[in-house]
Amino acid sequence: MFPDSNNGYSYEDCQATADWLLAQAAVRPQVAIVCGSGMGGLADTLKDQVAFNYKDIPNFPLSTVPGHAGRLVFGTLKGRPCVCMQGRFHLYEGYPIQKITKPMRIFALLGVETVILTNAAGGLNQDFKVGDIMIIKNHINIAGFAGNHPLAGPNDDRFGVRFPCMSDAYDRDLQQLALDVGQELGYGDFLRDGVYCVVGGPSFETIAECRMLHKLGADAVGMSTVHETIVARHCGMRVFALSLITNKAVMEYDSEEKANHEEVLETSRVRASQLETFVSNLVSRIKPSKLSYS
Ligand SMILES: O=P(O)(O)O[C@@H]1C[C@H](O)[C@@H](CO)O1
Ligand code: HPA
Repeated sequence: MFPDSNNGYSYEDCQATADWLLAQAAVRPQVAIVCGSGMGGLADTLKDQVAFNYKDIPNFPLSTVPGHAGRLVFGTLKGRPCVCMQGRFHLYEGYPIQKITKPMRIFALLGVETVILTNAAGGLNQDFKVGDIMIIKNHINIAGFAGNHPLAGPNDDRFGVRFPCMSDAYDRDLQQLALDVGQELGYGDFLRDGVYCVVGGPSFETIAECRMLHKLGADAVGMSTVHETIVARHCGMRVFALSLITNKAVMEYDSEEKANHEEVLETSRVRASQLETFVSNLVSRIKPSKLSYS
């Protein structure tokens, strides 16, 4: 029924890659961080780094997008053992959906408890400004409605259940903690929360599509994160995710504005150091045990 859906993504395949990494790196990460477009500088803030190019990791995909370096970095962030993806994979790169999410399963097998996902996104909410940081409180998985879903195919119960619940996809305690951390840092003026909608890309959305997504309840639109969240939750990790609003989605037919990747990377560059401070302070406040916070 699902002829090729387990090729290279089985439990044993993920375990083999995890074992390889565990043999190379002394750090045993509790937190995994995925860097969005232009946000790879987050990985550079890790101390005592051991880094691997994706091309050297057995059965790991390769990054093909500008602003996604393609390195897996182990190290500590404010003393907390972490692993950081300096570059993620997107559906539009042509990878099967199971491949772009495979790192989440590898992280679970490394012992990671919490995943922090970051992304660049277009702002649909008219109150949002370029440069805002949106804490993701929920998502809309349009492709998933049509069956393009990272958990389609045979289910391996060693990862998780066949029908995982997604009403608690984004950990509420971590959202509150992030709000507190943001306020303490004085980021309140550009800290928001909202709903992220994933689209396939790589073309940016039409004006009609942006209007539709906004009407459906999305505050921001992007091309990643949701698939990773679903797989991370399926295998029992907590998820915190944020969008950097790198551009305003074009919603008016007489607008001359055009979404483009250069603007995305430029906004990421401008907010880079604040994002790094935000994420590292957040990580420092996540206690190793699954249930407690400082
Ligand atoms: O990896 P993220 O979601 O940050 O990347 C976004 C979506 C596209 O890959 C790219 C468009 O500029 O940025
Ligand atoms: O406007 C956007 N649309 C989709 N993905 C994006 N990633 C950054 N900005 C956007």
